[in-house]
Amino acid sequence: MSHTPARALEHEAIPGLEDDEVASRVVREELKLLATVQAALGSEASANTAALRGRELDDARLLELREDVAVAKPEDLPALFEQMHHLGSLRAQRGKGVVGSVDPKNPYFGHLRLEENGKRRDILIGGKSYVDSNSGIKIVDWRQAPVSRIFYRYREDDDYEETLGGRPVEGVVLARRGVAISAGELVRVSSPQGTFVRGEDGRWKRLDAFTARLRTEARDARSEASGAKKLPAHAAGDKHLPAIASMLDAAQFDLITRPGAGLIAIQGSAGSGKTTVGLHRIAYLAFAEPQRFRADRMLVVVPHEALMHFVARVLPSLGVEGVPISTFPRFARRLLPELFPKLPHRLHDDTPPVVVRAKTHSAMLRAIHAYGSRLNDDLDARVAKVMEKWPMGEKVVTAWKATRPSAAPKAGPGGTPAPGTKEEPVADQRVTTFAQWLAGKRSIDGVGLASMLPPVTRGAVERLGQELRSRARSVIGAWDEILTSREMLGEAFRGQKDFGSGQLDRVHEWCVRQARIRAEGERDGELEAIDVEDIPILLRLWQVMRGPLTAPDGTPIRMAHLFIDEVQDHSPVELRVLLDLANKDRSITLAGDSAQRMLDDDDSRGEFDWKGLLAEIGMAATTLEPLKVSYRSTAEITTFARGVLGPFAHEAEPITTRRGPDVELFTFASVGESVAFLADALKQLAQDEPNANVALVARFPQQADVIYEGLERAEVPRVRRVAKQDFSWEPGFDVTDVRQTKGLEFDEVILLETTATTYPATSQARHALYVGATRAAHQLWCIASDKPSPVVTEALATPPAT
Ligand SMILES: Nc1ncnc2c1ncn2[C@@H]1O[C@H](COP(=O)(O)OP(=O)(O)OP(=O)(O)O)[C@@H](O)[C@H]1O
Repeated sequence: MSHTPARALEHEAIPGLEDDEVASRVVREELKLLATVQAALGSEASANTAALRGRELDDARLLELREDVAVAKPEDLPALFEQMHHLGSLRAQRGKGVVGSVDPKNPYFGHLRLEENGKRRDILIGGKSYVDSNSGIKIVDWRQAPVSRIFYRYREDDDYEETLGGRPVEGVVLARRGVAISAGELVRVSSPQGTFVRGEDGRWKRLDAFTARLRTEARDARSEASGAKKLPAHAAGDKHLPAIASMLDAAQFDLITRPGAGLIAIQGSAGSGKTTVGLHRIAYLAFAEPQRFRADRMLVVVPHEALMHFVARVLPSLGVEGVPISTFPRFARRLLPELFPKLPHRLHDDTPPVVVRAKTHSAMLRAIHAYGSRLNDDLDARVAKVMEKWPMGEKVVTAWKATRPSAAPKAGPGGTPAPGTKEEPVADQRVTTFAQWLAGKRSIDGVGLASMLPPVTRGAVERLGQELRSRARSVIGAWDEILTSREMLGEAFRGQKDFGSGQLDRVHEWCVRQARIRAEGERDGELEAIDVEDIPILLRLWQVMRGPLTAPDGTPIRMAHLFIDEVQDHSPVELRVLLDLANKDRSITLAGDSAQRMLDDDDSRGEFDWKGLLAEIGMAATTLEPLKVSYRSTAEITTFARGVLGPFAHEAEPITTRRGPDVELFTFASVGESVAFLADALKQLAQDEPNANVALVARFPQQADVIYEGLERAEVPRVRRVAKQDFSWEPGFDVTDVRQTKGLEFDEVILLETTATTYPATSQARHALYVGATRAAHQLWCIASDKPSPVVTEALATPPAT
């Protein structure tokens, strides 16, 4: 690293800024300051070497002394202790001069020039503290040093009053700048006078003002640009979907007005109006056939609570009141206590990821359906066995078999018809028919009523009836049996490339242990609990063995219409449970986007595909042409998002309706630096546009925590940490993680920590980044406190389609 002496910079022209006096002054001052710091750190580094060498010698001598003490005579001890004490304080003294771990290549990211009582002083803000009184340099740690508060809380020219180290101080902020130093070179200065960056060729330039500034867009301007009518007045300043019936395009209208019966699947890239279409379809059906599509006989299922509240406000604005809206977990947990009163209420919070993957895998749905078919076979075998001893038995067996018309099954997907569908009736219904005969409520042709059987046979048949009944109804028993049988699991997962036998062993082990704890009540302090992923499995088993789910008041749930949004995030088991809530007309709307499927990094399940899913769940659907117009986001954001997906991009390039500011990437050398930059930008926005509501979206919640704490310290007004989709939609800044934002939209989005480590070029990271980026309607920033993700830099290199 070569340093330019500070004095040499005094009058030097700054290449590229020759005609910009203000910029030259600011950049020159910062270059000079950096040169001074580097010179000090350089000489300090050699002093450090000497100090460290001295410490090593002290340490060796101290060790020797300790050994001497161990064998010394009592009268020699005081002198030895004295020497040890002396050496100890010498050593501590040497330590004080050590630079510590300030990185000379990136020593600080902020610069404050303060004036207190007529005296000026420069304070630098960095990741580590460093003080050198000879050269007057002071670097303070952004997280701890009280003085860093001034950097985060005040702006240039502000008067400040703070209590620092217990004493009140007051003064004026003469200069307040953010700087980026990369590999020892100053590459950017942000100041109230402008943002100046150094290009690869060493020349500086002033950035256009807006690129480093967040701007909101008047929402009405958006629809004007798309050539559509203005948004209705009630939508202005409101983050909720407006009633856009007057703007729907032909493809959307066609989907909305399809005949009520049958399942339709709406596909389309992010922001193409899938949710809008699904909700308008509900409104259309309610209007077209009010008797059949009564509000309380329809159900909307969305991925999380924020979207629930959002839909709850949109539907009434479309003229439909009272449609139940839920998430899968919310819906399922309401039913559970009635259906399974003995099931533990506690949910595990430490379910191993491999178990989560297995329980949400399509193979689990196969396992359940295979169980249902086998149960029917077993019941057949039992009835045949008991009846073979009895002369009229054959007729009973024939009658019993007729309760299962698919004894020679029509091959469904995967060769097995799913129990609960027309081909395979549920076991409990068959047993009920049998029980009715036993109870004398119906007769079997050629056999008559069961009361006509000889007493011995009747006893055997009654015992059989009880046995069949308990087997056909024991859903919890079936659930245990499937998950604790290594053989059944192996059979269901056979041929699954994304699931090895070692992984299956781990799943089996966990399930056996949990079943044991449930049987024993407690084991080694562990209490009985179920995995949240067990809930859909139990509900699907119920449907397969016992028929329709029942509401808490005991009535079977049979919906006239179902709208399931963000289908790609439901497991096949969950989806199948939901689909079987529909009545025989199966009037269902599914909406989803394969590019928005969120998987964990270690989940190698591969890409979501509609055809595969519909085959897996054993339903035929009308899949229509994907929606092609990207209404939510500007051309700049849409192009960037498409670039982010790379090889996973949608086949058709979305059509965009308007332009906006460029997507920007800001790179910093530390989190502290990025927080300082963000705090400035957000404070400015809060001042310019008090109604702005910006989402700051990290990939992982822990990253959101760090940034949130930094922004709070910096006293950014109305900054909120949203961890449970509890968006308030109030003006302010919501710091959150990408999972919370599914299906939502914000005018401005700042993607946090878009670094190479957080977003490597994997499919999981690409999908997560796509979801985050497409939440933005108007402006999108990417912030990286380290090497930026190649996914981002490559996507930025693509110019937007005009
Ligand atoms: N025909 C249209 N004209 C104008 N704006 C529209 C139209 N259709 C939808 N929009 C707007 O586009 C935005 C995105 O719509 P919506 O949320 O329904 O999309 P989506 O496909 O469900 O998105 P995601 O996949 O991200 O959940 C909304 O602001 C909506 O009001």
